[in-house]
Amino acid sequence: MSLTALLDVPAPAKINLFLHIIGRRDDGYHLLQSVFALIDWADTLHFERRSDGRLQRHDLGPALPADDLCLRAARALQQASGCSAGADISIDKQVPWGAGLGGGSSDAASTLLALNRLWGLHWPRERLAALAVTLGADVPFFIGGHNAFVEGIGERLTPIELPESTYVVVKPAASIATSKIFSSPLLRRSTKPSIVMDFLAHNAKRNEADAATQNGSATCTTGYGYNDLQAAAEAECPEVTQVARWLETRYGNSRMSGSGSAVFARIDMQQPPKATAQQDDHPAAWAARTCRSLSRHPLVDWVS
Ligand SMILES: C[C@](O)(CO)[C@H](O)COP(=O)(O)OP(=O)(O)OC[C@H]1O[C@@H](n2ccc(N)nc2=O)[C@H](O)[C@@H]1O
Ligand SMILES: Nc1ncnc2c1ncn2[C@@H]1O[C@H](COP(=O)(O)OP(=O)(O)OP(=O)(O)O)[C@@H](O)[C@H]1O
Repeated sequence: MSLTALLDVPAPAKINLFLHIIGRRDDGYHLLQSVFALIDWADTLHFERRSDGRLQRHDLGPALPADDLCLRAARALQQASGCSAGADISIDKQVPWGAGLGGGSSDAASTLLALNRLWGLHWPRERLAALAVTLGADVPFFIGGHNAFVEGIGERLTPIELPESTYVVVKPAASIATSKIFSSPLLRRSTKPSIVMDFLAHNAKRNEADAATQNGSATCTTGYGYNDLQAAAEAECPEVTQVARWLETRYGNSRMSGSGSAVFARIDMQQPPKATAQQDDHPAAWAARTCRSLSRHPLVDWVS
């Protein structure tokens, strides 16, 4: 049987619509409750099969760390499967890192999904997800393929449907290391656990409100819950506060994603922003982008 020798795959980013810390494991990892939503800001990864077993990365954009998450994912899959093939991996990096947008985690997940196909391994989703969590807490979500209510350290996923939304996502110049925020004394670590039904009921109310107003101009300003990492991130990185204020002035709402430094606002396409400032009225070093929500990961059907 001949195998595909070349593959191009997307690796979309996520935002955390809310992020609660409800406890801590003995190994120091925090127990979360969050809703992860896929957005259409994505890297593109190209894979070419090699028969000599070597794994070689080529950066098409900014240089990645020597031992980046793609190579770590590829190596982990090669070792766990005993596969003798290798790959040339080229990365067109578009999603900023150190942003809380899960870009590196998504690259790792797309690498596992692509090499599973390129190497003809036929691993099922559950087996890939078990390997994924060894690479990072966010990686299993991208293997899962659906927007999700997320628990545990990030590996317990309940797929949910989210309304179609548009977000402005802004990453300031500064990046944030996730581990620094999780070790901050300012971290809120004891939010009361909620259940997925609370979030779904909130969303249902929002949809009713949207449908009830003419031209759908009701706006969900604050959304559900909080990001328990935001106060610690703002103390660490004042630019997070600046971005949040900039978004609130224009769109009436803002929330940090993950451990920052990116902040997003949900925008109502029917209603013009509150301020008339041009969208590019921000420091040139900020990366700002209007993003659409994705209902599914583009590679969701690649595994069963
Ligand atoms: C904050 C989130 O972005 C939410 O989406 C993620 O939970 C972070 O996931 P990630 O970047 O894949 O994180 P990892 O690479 O696994 O962990 C980085 C560091 O963050 C801390 N960490 C991460 C996830 C978690 N649930 N508890 C933690 O305490 C740990 O100190 C860990 O050493
Ligand atoms: N392929 C990659 N793309 C981006 N960052 C990578 C990659 N491989 C390793 N990294 C390292 O991992 C760190 C975290 O990257 P990533 O983009 O996942 O973080 P993030 O945007 O903070 O998202 P999150 O914390 O939600 O996972 C970066 O600071 C970078 O040094």
